[in-house]
Amino acid sequence: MTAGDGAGEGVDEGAGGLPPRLRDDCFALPPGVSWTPAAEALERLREACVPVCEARSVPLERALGAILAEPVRAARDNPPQANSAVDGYAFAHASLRGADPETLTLLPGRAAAGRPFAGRVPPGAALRVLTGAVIPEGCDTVVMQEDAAAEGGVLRLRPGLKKGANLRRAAEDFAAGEAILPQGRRLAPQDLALAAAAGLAELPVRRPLRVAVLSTGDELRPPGAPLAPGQLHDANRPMLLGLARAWGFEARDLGCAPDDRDALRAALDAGAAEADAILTTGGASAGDEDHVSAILRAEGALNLWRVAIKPGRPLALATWRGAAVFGLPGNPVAAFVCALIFARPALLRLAGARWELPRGRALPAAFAKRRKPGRREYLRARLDAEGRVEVFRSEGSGLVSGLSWAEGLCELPEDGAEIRPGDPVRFMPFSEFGL
Ligand SMILES: Nc1nc2c(c(=O)[nH]1)N[C@H]1C(S)=C(S)[C@@H](COP(=O)(O)OP(=O)(O)OC[C@H]3O[C@@H](n4cnc5c(N)ncnc54)[C@H](O)[C@@H]3O)O[C@H]1N2
Ligand code: MOO
Repeated sequence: MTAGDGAGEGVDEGAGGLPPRLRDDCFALPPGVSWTPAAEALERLREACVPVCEARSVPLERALGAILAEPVRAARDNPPQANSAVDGYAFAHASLRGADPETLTLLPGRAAAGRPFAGRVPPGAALRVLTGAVIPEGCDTVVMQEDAAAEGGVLRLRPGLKKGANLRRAAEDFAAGEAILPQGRRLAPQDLALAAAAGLAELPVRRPLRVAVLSTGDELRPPGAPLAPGQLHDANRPMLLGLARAWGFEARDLGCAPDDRDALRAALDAGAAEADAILTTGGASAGDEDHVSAILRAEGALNLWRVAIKPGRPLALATWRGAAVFGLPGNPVAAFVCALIFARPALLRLAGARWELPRGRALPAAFAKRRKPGRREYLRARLDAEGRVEVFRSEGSGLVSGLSWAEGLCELPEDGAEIRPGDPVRFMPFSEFGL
C-alpha cells in the first residue's frame, strides 16, 4: 500500500450504496470512529505524564544533559567583587576636576586578576590594573590604557569619563541565593558554566529516563543483512534509538519482534523490566497483522488510539506493566513525525523536564497544496534561498530520503484550507525538536 497518501480515508464514504461488507480491512474500524484531535491528544499526554525518574545529586562535571530535579540557587555573588573590565588605571572618580587633560599621581605597583592590591589608593592617585583585577580600595572608576598616558609617575587622561566606567560591579550578574536555573531544565554546557560561576560543585538532577525501542514486523531484517523477497531493512530502530539518545535518554535496543503475539508479549515484558518507556513501531494499525495495537488493547492499558494527524494516524498510547508505551506507526516517516510531535514532549515530561511544545514561525509557502479538512498535517520541509518553506517532492510515508532532505516540519492546521504559494505556513526547524 502507499500509506501516507490517505490510505483508508474512504472508509465511510467509499461504500457507495453497496451493502456493508463484514470482513474487510478497510472496515476494520467501526464506521464513524472518532479520531482524537492532535491538540487534545497532547493535552491528555501532558496530564498523564509525570516525572518517573528519581532525583540525586551529581558532580557538576557529570551533569551535562541531565534534568534538574529542583531549582538551583547561586551559592555566591557573581562577580564576587567589583573588578576591572579592561587593562588600564583605577582611581576615585571624585579625584577628577574637569581639567583637560586630567592628571593623577600614578602609584607604584599594580593589581592583576588573582593578585589584588594590598593598600588603599588615596584621592588624587591612580593604580595600574589589569582585566579581572579586584578594584583597589579607594577606587570606583577605570580608564582604559588606550585612553590615558602614563609617564614619570603621572597619569594623564581626557576629561568626561563617567563614574563606574570600565568596571564590573559585584553581583551584577547574579547575587548569592538568587534562583539561576529552573527545575526541569535540561542542562546545557552554558548551564554548567553558570553553575560553576555560582560556586556549585554538585547539582540535583534526575537519573536519565530509560527508553527501550522495539521494531515489529516479519519483514524486517537488521541493517546490512541479506534480504529475501518481501523483506526490508529495519530503518526505524536506528532512527528511534538515535532520537532517544539525542534527547538525553538512556536508549535500550529491544531488537525486532516478529508479528506474533507471544514474541511481542515477551519483548514488551523485557522492555518494561528494563525501561521506563517503550517505543514500538509497526503493527499499530488495524490489519490482521497489527498485533501491537491488539495486544495493548487486550493485555495492556490502551489510553489513546488514532489521532487526527497525517502522517501517523495509527498511534497507540498505552501502558505495559508500568512502562509507558508509544505504539508508533510502521512507516518510517510517520514513526519519525509521531516521535517528534507526541513521544518527545511526553518522554521529556516523564524524565522530569517541563512540558514544552516546539515553537514554529510563520513563513511564506513555496508550494501549493489542496487539502481535506480533519487532520493536522506535518510535511517534511526546509527553507529555500528566499526563506520560503518548500516541501519534499512526495508525501509518501515510506520515503525515508525525505527525512534527511528536510530541515524541519511544516505544520498545516485541521481546517483543510488550500495553500497557495506565498501563504503563511508554520515552519518548525528540527532544532525545535532537540535535533
Ligand atoms: N485498514 C487500514 N490500513 C491502514 C491504515 C488504516 O487506517 N486502516 N493506516 C495506514 C497508515 S496511515 C499507516 S502509517 C500504516 C501503519 O500501520 P502499522 O503501524 O500497522 O505499520 P505496519 O503495517 O507494520 O508497517 C507499515 C509499513 O512500514 C514498514 N515498516 C514497518 N516497520 C519498519 C521498520 N522498522 N523499518 C522500515 N520500515 C518499516 C512496513 O514494512 C510497511 O511497509 O498502516 C496503513 N494501513
Ligand atoms: O501514512 Mo500513515 O499516515 O504513514 O501514518
